[in-house]
This record gives sequence, structure tokens and C-alpha cells, in this order.
Amino acid sequence: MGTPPGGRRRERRRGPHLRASRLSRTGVLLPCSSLQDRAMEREVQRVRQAFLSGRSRPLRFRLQQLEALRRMVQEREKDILAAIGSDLCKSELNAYTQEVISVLGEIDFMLENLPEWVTAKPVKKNLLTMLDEAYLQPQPLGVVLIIGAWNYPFVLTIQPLIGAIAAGNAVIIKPSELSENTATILAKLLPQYLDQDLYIVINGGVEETTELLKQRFDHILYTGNTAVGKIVMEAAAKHLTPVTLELGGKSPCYIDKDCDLDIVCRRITWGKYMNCGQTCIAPDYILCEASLQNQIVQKIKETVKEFYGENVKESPDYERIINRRHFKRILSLLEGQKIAFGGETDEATRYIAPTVLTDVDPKTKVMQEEIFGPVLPIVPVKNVDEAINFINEREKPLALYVFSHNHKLIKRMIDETSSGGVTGNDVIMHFMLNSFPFGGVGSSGMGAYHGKHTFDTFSHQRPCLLKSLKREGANKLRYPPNSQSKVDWGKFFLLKRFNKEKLGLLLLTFLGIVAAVLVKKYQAVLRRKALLIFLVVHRLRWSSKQR
Ligand SMILES: NC(=O)c1ccc[n+]([C@@H]2O[C@H](COP(=O)([O-])OP(=O)(O)OC[C@H]3O[C@@H](n4cnc5c(N)ncnc54)[C@H](O)[C@@H]3O)[C@@H](O)[C@H]2O)c1
Ligand SMILES: CCCCCCCC=O
Repeated sequence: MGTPPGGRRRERRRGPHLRASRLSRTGVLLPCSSLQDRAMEREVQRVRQAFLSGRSRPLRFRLQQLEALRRMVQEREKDILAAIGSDLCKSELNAYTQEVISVLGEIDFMLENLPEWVTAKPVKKNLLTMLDEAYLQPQPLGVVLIIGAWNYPFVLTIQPLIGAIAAGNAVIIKPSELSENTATILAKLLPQYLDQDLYIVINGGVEETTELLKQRFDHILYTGNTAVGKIVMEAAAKHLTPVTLELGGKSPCYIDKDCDLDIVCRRITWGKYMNCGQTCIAPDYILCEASLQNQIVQKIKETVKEFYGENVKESPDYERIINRRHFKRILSLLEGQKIAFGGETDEATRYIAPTVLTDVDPKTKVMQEEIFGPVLPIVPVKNVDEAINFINEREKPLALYVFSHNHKLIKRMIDETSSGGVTGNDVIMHFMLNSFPFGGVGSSGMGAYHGKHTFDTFSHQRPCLLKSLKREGANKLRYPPNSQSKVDWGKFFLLKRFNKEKLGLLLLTFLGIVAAVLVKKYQAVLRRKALLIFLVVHRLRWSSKQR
């Protein structure tokens, strides 16, 4: 890992030093802005040409690229863990469990399921199309832009990449400049393992991201804050590019009286202070009855000691705030608050101790913005009704947590509120199940990914209807001149619903036709005649019922 916890840390220059270099295949950038614009355009063009060559589409190629990506993660594991470690002061073990495992699991899942996902799926047909071929064919969208976040800089960039490759797209990856070491290692390693024209990394700061966003993409997946999410969506709108926005928000955590507080506080402590609170789905604040407050503080305090020892600063499991700007922002949230526990800070190492605030006034700053740091406010409420109102009066959060032995209460919370995802009696864990789509709702985001959902996000489900140039007789019904009889036939074909009995009858008719096909000489004629007789009989019965 990089700088050891508690050791001296150098505040790195971010953005500017990345900008002060030339844009190349390994993802570094030019100094002069007009040169940079053109270079950016050329890079996107190069990726588009590679996509148009068609080589990203065959299943075999996608599987090979995913296998190469898995090899990269396995062979260069130490470098990847060191980069993550330097960015967030994270131990190798934590970097592995919080980032690398999910990536490996996602690649394996794709490799296992991709052959099935890429195949065309037949769809249900109606009377009009029953003799035609009708199926959905997933197809790649084209050139996808992935803008990553710094808080889990590896998994939040590579997990979408896996799905984009699986879906057959070309991809431009823009890692966050705040996690500079991971950004650099991605730009170095990816071209060594993946097709160098189809999948490229572009590094840089806000200026470069702004420039990049002027280009036309076929989909943009952005992970980060809501304000930048709006900038991304506005830029995408200029090209009518669809977006997936993985944003943040204040994820509430309601603790009911009827629960086991020891277990509840252990789970909350884990989810809140992991990665020093810099987790998009960390419980942002607690809602509970005032009488529970002191016990919760006490139990969180005990758990912090159990997890990180007497001196949290020395724990290899406790990370640091990403930069000075965020450090100062989090400190400003403590002003005027009652610190029940924690509150120690060290600017030189960007250390903020696990902290709990009690009796927090909802009007204060700490309750107005996403905390994204190791500060946990407790807001007392009278009961579950007040908690539900509290949540519903605010923006829709990315996650919601509710703790109770009372299953009905949990269900009620789910029914009467809205959030990107929910976990009952735990935190974070819905992120780990890739059959769930991961994403927000309202101001916490739009669209989702993980597992098959990523494949779907980066695919177009193309409806394909293949008709024969024969059987023109039936088509006469839709050609002018129109008549009442044609309208009646049209109504029959489009509005008629068969119940199960009638479907059975239809099946029998077809079986009869099949038998006829086997024994008779003129099978095609027979089949059409039998079908016609069946349809005429049904149409007449249906018309007489209508009257
Ligand atoms: N939903 C999720 O999966 C998820 C995951 C991680 C983080 N988040 C959210 O991200 C937020 C923290 O990340 P952050 O906001 O510090 O990320 P950030 O500021 O690093 O932004 C991420 C990317 O946006 C670009 N960017 C920043 N400002 C820009 C601008 N003005 N114009 C164009 N591009 C710009 C950056 O270059 C970077 O690549 C939190 O709100 C957190 O909840 C969400
Ligand atoms: C093991 C925990 C991973 C959590 C990742 C959350 C992504 C959002 O910040």
C-alpha cells in the first residue's frame, strides 16, 4: 500500500499536473487548449473508427477482452492495490475486498452469462405476425464514455467498463483526477491488456472533462455528485446522448425501538466509517426516538474501539479524506454541533475521527448536504410516522436503511418512501447483489448498472420482424381502398384475445395441420386452408358476439 496510516502525507497536485502533458494512447494530455480540443476530437474519432470496424461485436472477441481484463487484475494486482492505497490511504486487504473482489466477480459473471445474453430472444406474437419471425436482438450502442469517481476509483470505473465491453461497445474511460494514482495506473495498464483503439483512458481535470463532454458519444455513464451530473446531462443533451447518472444524496437510516441495538450499531459503524465515510451509500444520518440516542452513541463508540482499536489513527483499516478541500468541507459541517463522540482531526494527514453528533437540528448545514465523511448525525423523531415524513420532505436518497424486528414496519417504510435501493436490518449490502440494478432515483440518479443490468444499459434491444414475401393475400386487408369488412378483420386480428381454452383449440388445429403435412402431398396449401378456416370461424363467432 502507499502512505501508511498516521504517516506524513504529501498533498498532491491534482488536475494541473495531469493537464501539463501531451494526450497519447496512454491517456495523458496536451498543455495548449486548442491543440487539446483537436486532440480530444481525434481520440474520440479514433475510437469511433475502431468501433465501426466491427471488431468489438463478435462474442468471441468480447470474451477474449474480458479474459484479458481479468488477467490484468490478477497479474497487476499489487500495482492496482498500491495505487488505490496511495489515493485513499487504504490497506491492501481493504482495497482488495472493497474493490478488486467485485471486479473479478463481475468479470466471471459476464463470461458465464454473455453467450446467453447476446443471443436473439423470440418475442410473443399476435395474430398478425404469427407466421413471421419476431425477436429481440441486443446490439452495442457505439462509443461509450465512462466518467469515474475517486472514492472507489477502481471498481466504480472498471465495473461499468466490464458491462460496456460485454455489450460490444468501444469505451473511453475518464477516471477521476482526485484519485490520481489509480487514474495513472489505469492509463498505464489497460492499453497493455485491451485493444488499444477500442478502449482508451483519457486523464485530466475539469477542463479536460469539459472538453471531452463536447464530443458526441452513444452513451455516458457518470459517477459523482449531483451538480456535475446536471452538467453532464446538459452536455449530453446537445447530442441527444442517453445518460446513466450514478449520483449521491443523504441516505437515511431509521432505527426502531424494537431491535437489537448491539447488532444494529455494529452494522451501521461498519457501513458509515468504511473508507472514512466516503461511500455513496453510507448511512448519512440516523433517525430514531430521542430515548435511543445515548445508547446508540455508547454502542457505536464501543464498536469503533472493537474495529479500529484504542488509537483509530494507527489502524490500517481506517482511511483518510481524499483531499484538503473535502477535509475542510467536512470540518465546516461540525460547526455549532453537539459532538457526542469523536471530532478529533489532523489537517496534515487529512484525518477525521469517527464522529457522532446528537440532537441535530435538521435546519443546520450538516443536514443540508451529503456528508461524505465520517460524521454521523442523529436526528430525534417522535415515531416512524415522523421519520417517514422527514424522508419524504427531502430529495430522494440513493439508499435507505431501516432496522427493526418488526417486519411490517420495514415493509411500511419501503411502501411509503422512495430511494435508489433499500436494505432492511443492514447497510450497504444491496450493492453486493448483482441481480439488483444499482442506481438512484430523482436527484440521486437515473439509470442503473451491475451484472445483466450493465449489459442492458449499454445495449439496444433491437426489435426484428422478418416476414415472407409470400402470403400477400392477407396483406390486402391493410392496403387501400378501405372497407368496413377490412376494418372488422383488422379489429379481429389486433383486438382478439384468446383464452386458454381457445389457445388449446388453436394448438389442436396446428397439430392437425402438422399431421396433415406428414400424410398429404400439398402440405403448404392445406396448412393455409386450415388456418384460414379456423380464423374465419372465430372471426364470425366473434363478430356475432360483438353485435
Ligand atoms: N451512485 C454512485 O455509484 C456513486 C459512487 C461514488 C460516488 N458517488 C457520489 O459522488 C460524489 C462524490 O464525488 P465527487 O462529486 O467529489 O466527484 P468528482 O468531483 O471527482 O467528479 C467526478 C468526475 O467529474 C468531473 N468533473 C468535476 N467537476 C466537473 C465540472 N465542473 N465539469 C465537468 N466535469 C467535472 C471530474 O473531472 C471527475 O472525472 C458524492 O455525492 C457521492 O455520493 C456516487
Ligand atoms: C465493499 C463496499 C463497496 C461499496 C461501494 C459503494 C460505491 C459507492 O460509493
